[in-house]
Amino acid sequence: MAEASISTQPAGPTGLARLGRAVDPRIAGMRAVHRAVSELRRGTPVLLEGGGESLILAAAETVGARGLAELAEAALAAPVLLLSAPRAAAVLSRPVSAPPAPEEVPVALRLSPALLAPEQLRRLADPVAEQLLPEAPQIVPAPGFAQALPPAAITLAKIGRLLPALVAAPASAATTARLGLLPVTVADVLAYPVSAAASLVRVAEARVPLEDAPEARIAAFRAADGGIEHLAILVGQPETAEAPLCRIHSECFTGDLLGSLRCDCGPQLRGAIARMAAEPGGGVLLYLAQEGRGIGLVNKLRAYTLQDSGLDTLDANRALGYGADERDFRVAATMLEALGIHGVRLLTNNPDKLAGLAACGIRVEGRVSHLFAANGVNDAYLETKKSRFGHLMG
Ligand SMILES: Nc1nc2c(ncn2[C@@H]2O[C@H](COP(=O)(O)OP(=O)(O)OP(=O)(O)O)[C@@H](O)[C@H]2O)c(=O)[nH]1
Ligand SMILES: [Zn+2]
Repeated sequence: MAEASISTQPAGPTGLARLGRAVDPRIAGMRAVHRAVSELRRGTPVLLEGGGESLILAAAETVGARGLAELAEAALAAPVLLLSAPRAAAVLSRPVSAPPAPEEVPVALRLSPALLAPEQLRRLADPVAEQLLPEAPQIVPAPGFAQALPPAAITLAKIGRLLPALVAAPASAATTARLGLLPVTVADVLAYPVSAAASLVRVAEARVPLEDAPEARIAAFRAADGGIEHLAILVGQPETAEAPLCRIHSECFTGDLLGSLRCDCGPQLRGAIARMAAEPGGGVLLYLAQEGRGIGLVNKLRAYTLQDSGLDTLDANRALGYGADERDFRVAATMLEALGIHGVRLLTNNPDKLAGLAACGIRVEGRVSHLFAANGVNDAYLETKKSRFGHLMG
């Protein structure tokens, strides 16, 4: 009961102070981000605050007439569309060069009244839904936006696994509060990935005998934001080994569950478990809720459509406005520490996983190659992993 009343309080210490409890500001910040993301996902605007300025934001992919009306009511200036530079360049059919924009600085496009409509916004945000636009929007710089605001807005959309495209306008906190729109700060958005990883708690564990590993257990980890759980599949007794075999496996609904031939995830998942079962020390497979290298299943399906029209897996991510790989392996390090595993031999071909884990203080005592033969469908995908992601092929 107390917890329910806490979670309906606005971000900040007031409500909790009334209950006589100390608030961990990090948890309050995560809650604010999680709520803001949920609002964006259902088409409701939120207020992003930082550097003494405020922006009202709505996700181009989900906003409808009502959200746009709320945004217009709170806006203090004409709304713009914030897009990542690669997506903006594609929308304009020319490179984004004026003003010079480093690749990761979002670009603001002026939105004429005709473009400020849900259907047009979706087309501008989504290269797959893109049709011939009725007019080419003009590029405008984003005067008046504190520098940290546009990148944090894009990060917020990415946390929500939404296309990183947002309608944005300077707004007053008073009006957005009157409209009941949620505030979130730049600092909380930027702290979110670290806070979420650090807050993981082991919430359940059960013995689950597997076809390839009869001695297996699954332990579930949940972050304080209430997001999707990450899982550890423990084969044998890896906790007692000095440096057990370990696989960090990012969720792949299509490959892991359906046996999709587009990638190598299914064979890698089953292969890792079988290999751990054959090891005297067993092993641990971390099954991370990072579908599509962190862009989510919906965006991965969009990326597949783009790949069918000629882009490779890396450029398809970029065309959607995402980075090549949006994953953060801090989650894996926290889980290993919680399991009492401080050193591993990593089953991977991906050098970023080795570096990422080591940077978080886990002793990486070696790499064990985890290659599976191409299947006639995933050949180009595997080749791209080697040539563009630097995957080790031996
Ligand atoms: N965005 C995107 N994600 C993909 C694509 N194909 C597979 N994935 C995702 O990539 C992730 C696969 O990651 P991992 O199995 O950890 O593999 P990896 O980074 O290639 O590294 P190792 O397998 O350890 O060598 C899963 O989340 C898949 O859903 C694709 O074409 N686009
Ligand atoms: Zn896959």
